[in-house]
Amino acid sequence: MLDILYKSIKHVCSSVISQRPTVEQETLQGRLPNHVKVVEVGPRDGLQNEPMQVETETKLELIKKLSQAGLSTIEVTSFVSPKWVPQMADHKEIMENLNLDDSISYPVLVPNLKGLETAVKAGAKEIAVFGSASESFSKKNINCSIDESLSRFKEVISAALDKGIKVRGYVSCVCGCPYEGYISPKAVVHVAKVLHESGCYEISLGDTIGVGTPGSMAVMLEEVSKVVPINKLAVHCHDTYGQALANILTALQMGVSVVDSSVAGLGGCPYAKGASGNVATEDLVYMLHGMGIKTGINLKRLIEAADFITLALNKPTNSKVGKAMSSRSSLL
Ligand SMILES: CC(C)(COP(=O)([O-])OP(=O)([O-])OC[C@H]1O[C@@H](n2cnc3c(N)ncnc32)[C@H](O)[C@@H]1OP(=O)([O-])[O-])[C@@H](O)C(=O)NCCC(=O)NCCSC(=O)C[C@@](C)(O)CC(=O)[O-]
Repeated sequence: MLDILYKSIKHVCSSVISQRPTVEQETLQGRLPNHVKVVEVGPRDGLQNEPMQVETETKLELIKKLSQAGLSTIEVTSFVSPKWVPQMADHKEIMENLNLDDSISYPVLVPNLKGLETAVKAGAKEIAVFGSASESFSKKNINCSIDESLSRFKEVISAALDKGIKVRGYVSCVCGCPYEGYISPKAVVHVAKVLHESGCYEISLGDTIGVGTPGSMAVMLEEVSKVVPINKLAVHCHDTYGQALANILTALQMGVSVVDSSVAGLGGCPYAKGASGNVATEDLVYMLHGMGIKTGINLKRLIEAADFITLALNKPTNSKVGKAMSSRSSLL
């Protein structure tokens, strides 16, 4: 009985996705991008907060499954101190054993020159530096002030660019901070501007604790897009308050076309207690495809990747779409 119900829900969902857009949808699409680049952060942001050490083999298999699902950018690990984030201590093994595909970018997080050196030796071709719009979060996360971090990042970015390594920049706490609460868009503007001027090709704006709403997201984006072109901005929405998809839609309507997400909605930041995972990649892809926006991602294979990692972690998915469509849903 459950099986029949599950099959008919799946049938309805795929026929809804494949329906031609209505006139209203076409009008809406006029203001939306035709294609969205999805940056999969599951193997890094998704797993960094897991209390039990995840096997390196499991991480590599997850990355392989995400590649097979059509993700073109997969953030695979971080070259941070293993004392600070033990889960990422196998960064070298991850980089060295990746089944590289030339059409896929595999960025890694790097906080300083030491991290850059190790990442490059291990074969990284793209890195991401990560700053914060909140002074307190900067101190907790990377043990230095915002100004100190920005001058450190300038050195890292310059050294990376000299080696032909692409650099992405993150700004955390763009809609609020776990220690300070409200964060002014001006603080976000400052960090985003410096990272962009220092050579980051893209700035990902992180709602680290998922407190943003379409209202605060729009105000913040409006200000940041005055100093960094909107086509150089990405959004990185955690879903703690259930606002992630609404915030992403707001960003898309304002011209953003790069969105970070995490398979099965895994994750959280070790330095932002209580913050849940990123928006689930499955939920994001379902929404985008439903609006006629292309991603190059195969939702069925993505759900297989989500099933694989949730089974390995022995936890349910955080994705609504995953719950509705997963073959594991009838088992949970
Ligand atoms: C930045 C540091 C290293 C400063 O940490 P520190 O303690 O101030 O650094 P230090 O220079 O004094 O070094 C202390 C020790 O760390 C070592 N060390 C130093 N650097 C490295 C390195 N790169 N790789 C490996 N080891 C390193 C260094 O060698 C030394 O080792 P010891 O002599 O004690 O044996 C530390 O605070 C750190 O690693 N922080 C990382 C925190 C982190 O990874 N947070 C999560 C990612 S951010 C995030 O999730 C938000 C985001 C991006 O997703 C967006 C959003 O949602 O908002």
